[in-house]
Amino acid sequence: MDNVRISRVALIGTGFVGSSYAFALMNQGIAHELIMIDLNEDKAKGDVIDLNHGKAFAPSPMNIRFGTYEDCENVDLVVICAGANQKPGETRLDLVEKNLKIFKSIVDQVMESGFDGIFLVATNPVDILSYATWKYSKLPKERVIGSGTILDTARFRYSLGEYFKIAPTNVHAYIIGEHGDSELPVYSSASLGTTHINKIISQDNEYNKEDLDEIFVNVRDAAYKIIQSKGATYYGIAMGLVRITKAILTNENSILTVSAHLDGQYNENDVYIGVPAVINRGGIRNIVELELDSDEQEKFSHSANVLKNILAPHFEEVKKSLDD
Ligand SMILES: NC(=O)C1=CN([C@@H]2O[C@H](COP(=O)(O)OP(=O)(O)OC[C@H]3O[C@@H](n4cnc5c(N)ncnc54)[C@H](O)[C@@H]3O)[C@@H](O)[C@H]2O)C=CC1
Ligand SMILES: CC(=O)C(=O)O
Repeated sequence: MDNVRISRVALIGTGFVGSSYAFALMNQGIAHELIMIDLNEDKAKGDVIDLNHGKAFAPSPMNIRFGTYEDCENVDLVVICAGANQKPGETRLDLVEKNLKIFKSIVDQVMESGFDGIFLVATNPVDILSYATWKYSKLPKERVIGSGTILDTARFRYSLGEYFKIAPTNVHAYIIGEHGDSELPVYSSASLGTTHINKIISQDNEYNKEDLDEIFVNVRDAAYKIIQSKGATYYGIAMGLVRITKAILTNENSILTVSAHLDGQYNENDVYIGVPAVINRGGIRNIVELELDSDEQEKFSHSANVLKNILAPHFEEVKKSLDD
């Protein structure tokens, strides 16, 4: 008797990011079914055919098909990558008006299907749209997750790994805050294996704080460079979204930096923002509270305020929390 739980994912938005996610998901053999939905039906249908042609070489069978919002009723996870992306010179926050409108229509249609699973949001500005998805869907906050700073953290771990000549898998360091210009690195708890990075810097002349500052700036501004050179970024975020998908569908209890709703944690309230959180089959099990130093705490609060000021004109509750 096969008692394997069937896992179904619906992907909304099969552009650069969405189709890269589908490809990475198929290659990692994590889900049993992937339903692809897009306003541009031809694009989604073409992707389904193309992906299916690679199935003979996939590690395990995944049913991939075109779908509509009605198909969201029985899925475990809805991943949203739909909406406008940045043009060269635009910030993520510049996309807010356009993508909020698109999200109202998408989330309403998903909820009308009877969906009762987990949302994973990638569209930018991801912290704002995760908050909007939570409000529009009325699902518990644990079941609305934004990709947050998972990509920034991956870029950071890769760059630190190159600098210290250590595999990124052994670099333990987070980027937190807005997925955007006000994000910050958390050096106070960063380590290579179990050795604190600040200790390495103070003991080894080969490494210094100025280089670390430069590494962070390059991480923060990486998307601008990539967009300038090839128009969009998609492989890194696709891997990050699949990582979160795996943590959810296989009930991992893994710590990943995602956009989560803060409620009294880190001295901030009523905002979705990038923080480390334990992810499992229920979504966000809990947020991991970091012991930030005073400089990090100040930068984190600033980042939360940047997001709240963008949210406030659209969401009454946030407006009130700013007035208090
Ligand atoms: N969170 C992160 O770390 C990252 C987020 N992004 C964001 O992901 C989003 C998607 O980027 P790309 O894939 O490059 O854009 P894209 O333009 O290639 O794809 C967007 C897709 O959304 C579809 N779409 C638009 N409105 C829709 C609607 N109402 N219903 C269903 N589908 C709709 C379009 O037809 C298109 O296929 C952007 O907001 C981008 O900024 C991109 C990279 C990293
Ligand atoms: C586009 C974007 O958000 C990124 O690559 O970080």
